[in-house]
Amino acid sequence: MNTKRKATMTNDIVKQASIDAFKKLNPMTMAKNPVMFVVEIGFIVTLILTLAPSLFGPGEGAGYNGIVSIILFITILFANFAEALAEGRGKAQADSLKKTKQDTKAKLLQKDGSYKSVSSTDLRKGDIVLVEANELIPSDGEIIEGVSAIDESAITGESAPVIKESGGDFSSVTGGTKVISDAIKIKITTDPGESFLDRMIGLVEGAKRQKTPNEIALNTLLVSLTLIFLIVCATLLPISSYVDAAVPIATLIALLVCLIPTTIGGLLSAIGIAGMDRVTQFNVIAMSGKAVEAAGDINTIILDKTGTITHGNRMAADFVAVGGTSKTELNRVAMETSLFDETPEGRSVIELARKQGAAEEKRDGSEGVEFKAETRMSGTDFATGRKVRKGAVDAIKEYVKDQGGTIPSDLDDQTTMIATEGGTPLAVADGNRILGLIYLKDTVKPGMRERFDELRKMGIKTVMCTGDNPLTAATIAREAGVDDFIAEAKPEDKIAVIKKEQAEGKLVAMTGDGTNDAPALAQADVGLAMNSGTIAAKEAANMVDLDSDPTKIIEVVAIGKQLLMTRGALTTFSIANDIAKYFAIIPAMFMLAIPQMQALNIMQLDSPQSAILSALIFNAIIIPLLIPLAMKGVKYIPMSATKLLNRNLFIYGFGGVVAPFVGIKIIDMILSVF
Ligand SMILES: Nc1ncnc2c1ncn2[C@@H]1O[C@H](COP(=O)(O)OP(=O)(O)OP(=O)(O)O)[C@@H](O)[C@H]1O
Ligand SMILES: [K+]
Ligand SMILES: [Mg+2]
Repeated sequence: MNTKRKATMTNDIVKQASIDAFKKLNPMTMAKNPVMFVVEIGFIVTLILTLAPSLFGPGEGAGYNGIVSIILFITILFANFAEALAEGRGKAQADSLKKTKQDTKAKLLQKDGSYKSVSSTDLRKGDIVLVEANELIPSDGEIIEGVSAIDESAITGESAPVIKESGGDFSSVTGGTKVISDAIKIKITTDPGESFLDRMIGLVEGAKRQKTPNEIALNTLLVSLTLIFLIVCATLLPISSYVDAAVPIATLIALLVCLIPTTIGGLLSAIGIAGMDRVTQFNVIAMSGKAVEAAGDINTIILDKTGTITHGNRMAADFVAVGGTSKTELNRVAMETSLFDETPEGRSVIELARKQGAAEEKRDGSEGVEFKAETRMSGTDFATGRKVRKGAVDAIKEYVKDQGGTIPSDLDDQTTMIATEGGTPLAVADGNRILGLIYLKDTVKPGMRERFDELRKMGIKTVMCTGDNPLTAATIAREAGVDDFIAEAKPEDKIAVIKKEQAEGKLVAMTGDGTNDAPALAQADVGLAMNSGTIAAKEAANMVDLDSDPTKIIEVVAIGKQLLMTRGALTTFSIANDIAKYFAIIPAMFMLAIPQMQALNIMQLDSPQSAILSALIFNAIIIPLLIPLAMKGVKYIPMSATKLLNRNLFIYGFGGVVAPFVGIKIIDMILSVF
């Protein structure tokens, strides 16, 4: 478990929240929360009745009205405090992030090839800067030249440096992190104020917090309930006058506030904010509350293989010649295919070929053919018209056949050998001849199997989706323990898989790191990008894991479920509570005028007035009592959804009915002493 970004409830946060609770009394702010807004209006009316008790005809005295007014005021403060407290934790995290954000000097590349020192705030998209050892990276960007160890602890809290290099899926760098070895050239990818750090600060500060569809739906329900009870209470006035048991206005307001769902109304936004906050504490940045909620309902998770399930530093480990080709020729051509290949795979091929005696030479007029996820090939076109390629075996076979070439008989056997060991075979072709294979090695990250078992227990299906061949995919899938896999997938295939699941009514999460994963990350309901991945992936996703641990999706799912459960549990509790309060107050209201109502005073409360005040006090203090639960969330135990629902309905529904009877009775006993 990750505790690096754990925010604690410091005195400062509590103090600030207490101040903010008063600031939020502003009716303009309160109006956004209709339930509590009704309480505020009730407070104002009872306050007026305290100053002018007989404004609306005879009623209770100023003293009683004053007490009701004070309790209502405290109720609002409690609700505001809950929200402010949840926001305060985010602000504290944002402050620590802001410390990371500092203006630095940057070496900006000029047209004439020289460098000019500028402030990091002057950098724009497309600028190219040079960053050397011990310098801070001035803004987000993509490495276009060089390899370097980078200290990202300012963002991730992880002290071990990470290797970043041009080409491939490990080329993105974040402003505010530090280069600790070598020099790199970076192409800036964001304009000022839009960097990853800026976005993170905005998110944790709650600046961009929008109500989720679920929250809006629940809010509508709460407003409807409030309206119904408003009508009920308003009609009580003429009815009570008719039976000669006129109910004082302050009592009617107290009844109304007890009946409307103030508990959930007061805690609703705190629950949402706290849910996003818990995700942040796991070093995952969620772009919206909606994404966190969606995570709670996920049925299927799609993961890419390289860099997600495996470490992703695919390195050339061996050359295997086929069809009688000499090892020397294969070495030479393998080298030639990678002369312009800036990916880690390409560079590792050059290194291995050089180690085995091949000479590296770039001939005049030759041109590189960049690796693309669509073609799954890379290579070199020489001025003489000769073309050399390396790539996924099926892609190269296709390429050679198109040119009328034949496939060496031992190619498939050798391919199978590499693939069954979990390696990635790349075929090497010179024109229409296949010369042999490059054995790319990669290893599964530790602990994968246990993590996937956990997902299975939650009822979630895992599917590995890779551009690699089916045999390699099968080996890695078996080793990692995923439920299913799809091999030789192009970017559009990854989207198709997600769309298919979504068409079956399932919610799909996708984790990935590559540019080729970006479209799928955007299509998924929850897209979790690795922080180590490319900018495109991070921009398409709605969550970024700063620790680049794909199995973190498990925590995110658990937090999402917890958020949905907490909201459901507290809504159930709140409404059950209100019903119970109804039975405590109604007899008290009519007791004086209609003695027969005494029979309904099942709770044997002291006096009608103390019954009403006890209910109102209970209604207020239940809010702060439930703040810890709202913030921490209801405990999530992996079990079936129906079982979980029944369990929660029992605890919070039954508990919600019983609690007020006990609470009100205790408060009534305390009040009767005075
Ligand atoms: N530099 C390269 N030159 C030629 N072919 C490559 C290169 N890198 C990868 N390939 C081939 O292309 C295939 C697809 O690679 P890519 O990196 O797109 O896979 P991917 O879909 O991202 O895999 P994963 O989903 O496992 O991360 C690889 O399996 C490999 O066969
Ligand atoms: K209430
Ligand atoms: Mg990939």
